[in-house]
Amino acid sequence: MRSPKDFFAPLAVGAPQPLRQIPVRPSRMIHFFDPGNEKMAAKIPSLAGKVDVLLGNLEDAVRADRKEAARAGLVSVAKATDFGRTQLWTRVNSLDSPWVLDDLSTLVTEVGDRLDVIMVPKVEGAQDIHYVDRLLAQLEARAGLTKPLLVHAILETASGVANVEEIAGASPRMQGISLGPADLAASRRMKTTRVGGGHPGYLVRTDPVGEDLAEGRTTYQQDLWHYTVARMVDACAMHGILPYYGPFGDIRDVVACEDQFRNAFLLGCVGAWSLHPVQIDIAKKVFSPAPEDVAWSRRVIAEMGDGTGAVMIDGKMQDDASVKQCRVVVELAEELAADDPELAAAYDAATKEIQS
Ligand SMILES: CC(C)(COP(=O)(O)OP(=O)(O)OC[C@H]1O[C@@H](n2cnc3c(N)ncnc32)[C@H](O)[C@@H]1OP(=O)(O)O)[C@@H](O)C(=O)NCCC(=O)NCCSC(=O)C[C@H](O)C(=O)O
Ligand SMILES: [Mg+2]
Repeated sequence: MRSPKDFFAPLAVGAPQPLRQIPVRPSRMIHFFDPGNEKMAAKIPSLAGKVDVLLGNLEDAVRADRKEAARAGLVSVAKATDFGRTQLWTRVNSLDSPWVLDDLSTLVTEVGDRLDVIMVPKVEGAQDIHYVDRLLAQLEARAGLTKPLLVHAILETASGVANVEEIAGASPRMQGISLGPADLAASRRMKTTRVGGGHPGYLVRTDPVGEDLAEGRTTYQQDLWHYTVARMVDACAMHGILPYYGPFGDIRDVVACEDQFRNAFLLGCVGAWSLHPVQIDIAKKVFSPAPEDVAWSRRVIAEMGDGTGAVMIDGKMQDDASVKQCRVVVELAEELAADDPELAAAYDAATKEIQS
């Protein structure tokens, strides 16, 4: 572990100065595309400016014999596209794979100035982040980059979960962490076969009502990911970085996707992955605070004055702790609205309505 005194020192001569705070930019949906798939790549110019993050995926879901094509495709897309307000991220191959060294050296050298964040899969502990951190510093120095690349870890191994706090704090490059439920399920030897989402067999049942143990007992499906998401959120909050839910693989089931995303939002996540265009608007809706919640939060903040003491609003007690929650909602809403006039208008309309 680096001494706290050296934590913000560049790790290579000529590398850019590490950031002291993660830039606040909307990242409600991290939209995955395979840059070697011509049909998908052709859609990128029309998505740029409309989604918060476009991520050129080089890892799982890209066939082994298409890895080089995906990497080259991402270089072309990065050079040719005007991304506007949209961030460009990539997910490189895992650190034990034969491709990752070329992924990092090619991307940083050729399009390092276009990339914002590098997502690293299957992170097991701080040592994986330290390796990427030093290598990126060397590559940035050689490429003459002036802005440091940020790193995002996927939480998808049992050791990664056990070490999540040290991963979150491993480097000033750490931008955030996403849950990778499919690899995590395999790593934990869970008996699911899905990419995220729930499972009908993971449930609780009400007590028996009579002699017949099968009769009249309601079951409630439980969230398989609650523990991991909550732990990831705490680790990220502790280190001032951002937590995300990952993929929801049942593309057709837009209803359950919205539920899974909302659980993550309510627990503290700022976004989720979209794997298909149909999931983009779901993430945008879920990870933007609802206008009525923003209006209510503004009202609580206004009525609480300096934020101390206790007041009753519509029969509900408000105090220092509830006003802090309201500030979280309003700050996020205002950050998002600054980039989105439609959202800003919806927030203002709801605020006027609650005031009338
Ligand atoms: C899931 C898909 C394979 C589905 O693709 P397809 O069968 O082509 O779907 P559609 O026919 O409905 O597509 C309609 C059109 O939209 C384009 N399309 C599809 N997906 C995307 C996309 N992501 N971005 C841009 N455009 C997209 C299609 O080309 C069609 O175009 P057209 O014919 O011109 O109308 C596919 O969506 C897909 O591959 N998605 C990404 C999958 C992915 O990235 N997976 C990896 C992330 S999840 C993961 O890794 C697990 C995680 O790590 C963990 O461990 O949990
Ligand atoms: Mg994975």
